[in-house]
Amino acid sequence: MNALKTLNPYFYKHKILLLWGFLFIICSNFFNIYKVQFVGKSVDEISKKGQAGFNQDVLIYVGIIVGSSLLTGFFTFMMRQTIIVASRRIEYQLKNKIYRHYQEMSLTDYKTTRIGDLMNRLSEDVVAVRMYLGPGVMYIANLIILLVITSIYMLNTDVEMTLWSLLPLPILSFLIYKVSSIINKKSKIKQKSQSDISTFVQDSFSGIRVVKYFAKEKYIEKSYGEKVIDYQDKSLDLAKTEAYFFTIILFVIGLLNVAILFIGGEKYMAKEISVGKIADFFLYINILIFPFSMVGWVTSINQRAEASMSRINEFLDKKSNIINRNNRDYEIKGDIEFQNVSYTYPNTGIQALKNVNFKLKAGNSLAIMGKTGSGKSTIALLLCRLIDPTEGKILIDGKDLREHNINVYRKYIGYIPQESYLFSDTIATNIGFGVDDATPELIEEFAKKADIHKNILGFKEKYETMVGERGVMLSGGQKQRICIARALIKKPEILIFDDSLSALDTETEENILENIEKDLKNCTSIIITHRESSAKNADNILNLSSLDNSVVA
Ligand SMILES: Nc1ncnc2c1ncn2[C@@H]1O[C@H](COP(=O)(O)OP(=O)(O)OP(=O)(O)O)[C@@H](O)[C@H]1O
Repeated sequence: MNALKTLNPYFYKHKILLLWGFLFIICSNFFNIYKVQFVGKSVDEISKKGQAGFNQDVLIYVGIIVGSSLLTGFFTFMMRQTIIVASRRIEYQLKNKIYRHYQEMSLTDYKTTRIGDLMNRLSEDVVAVRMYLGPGVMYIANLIILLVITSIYMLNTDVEMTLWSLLPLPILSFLIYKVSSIINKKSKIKQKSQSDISTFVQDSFSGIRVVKYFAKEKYIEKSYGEKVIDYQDKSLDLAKTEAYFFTIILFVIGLLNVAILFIGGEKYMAKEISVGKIADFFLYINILIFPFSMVGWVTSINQRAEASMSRINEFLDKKSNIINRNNRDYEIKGDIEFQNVSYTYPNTGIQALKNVNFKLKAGNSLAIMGKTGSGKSTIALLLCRLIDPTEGKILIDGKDLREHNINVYRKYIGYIPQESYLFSDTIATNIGFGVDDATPELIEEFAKKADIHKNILGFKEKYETMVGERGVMLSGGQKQRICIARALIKKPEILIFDDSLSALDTETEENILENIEKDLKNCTSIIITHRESSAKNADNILNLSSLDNSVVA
């Protein structure tokens, strides 16, 4: 239970709600048990007096039974409203904490963690923990309180019958625990089979052009069919085990009822107990059966929650290697200097850069050229401080980039990545993404600069056109130009084009460069490119293919 201890501060934070919850559990159980004795009294009254037994006393008993039942229902509702609500609030806070941690992770952490794993922390693992926080805590507290109250009433009625009735219940809990553990294992296997199907479907639809082009529809259909059969087998296997759950409960109920009938019958014949008291025992046992079954189920839930929480903790304990040590606010001019910068990717051990040196004054431009894999994009990542150099220093305005306030610094950076990524949202939102108060006029101004305005007017919804999965399919060049507008609208002091004109024809490229000439003059620009035409206007050229990447521009 060590990992689950990390949830204690959350419990403490919601202590008032939880305390109310426990109070409601006591009340609901009290009224649930309190009414039972009046059933027995009514039965005794009627069995003794026959028709005449339906007297005023019995009517009062019935009133008490109905009233107690209503109060039990009310307090059970309140119990859920407090404990389950607290568990939902904790789930919400935990999800936010994990998501915030995602945002703080460095790029290399993202590369070493699979997206599927990140998603699982937020969905499956948090749900498993919530099951412990909500139903787990509620059912255990409920059982303990119920057991105490019921035992007092049962012992008051008949000690021997109490012992015989309570004895098999822990065995029931153990059996249910065993079955629940098997159910958990099997549902995990079923879930995995289900996610295999989803991944396969997603993959085959994303690559539908390739599938059709190679005429591989039949092959894909066959593979899909095999996966569905596997899923069906796993689901049936799970369903068979689940069937044991209620079978065991019903079997134990049956056994206990026979035992009460047998022992109670003997005691009745020996005139030691009344029919009403036997009826009470039937009711007590039926009230206790469900919570005892839940103990087994809750134990297996708690084991799952423990495993999930330790996975979440392991992930939350991972500290990003991009640390911000500066919280001051200031302006960035845009002087850049690389001093003997080398970078090795930690996950592959590939040395992407070795001793890179260059100096660029604010307002100047530098074109970076070099063959594929020579480390051009790595320079862009270093400049955005998405990664830190393994050796050497990057100076911005004469100060080590690691000493700058990362949040301030990134406000002054405009980055157009090599792979144009747009969010599944409108074109306007995508262009205005980097600024807080992007007006339609501003968005249009920069769309014009990026030479995409005319294309946007051609779409039915214009700037409100959705892009991405649920929207229009944009060409590579259109996406690149939206990304250019998105970077320019920030009016950055340092602007980095990572091969971001590659999907454009030379005429469009020239148009854009002409449109943004003034913007480029106002900032330090770095143009990563394979084309001589894009590099020719830059003040300096750095060629990474030449001797050990060591060039001073
Ligand atoms: N995330 C990563 N993890 C591990 N190795 C990487 C990663 N990204 C790049 N590399 C490696 O680092 C080297 C430099 O890559 P980089 O993307 O900087 O080259 P590039 O010059 O921009 O290439 P291109 O012109 O093809 O875009 C390559 O050998 C590449 O395999």
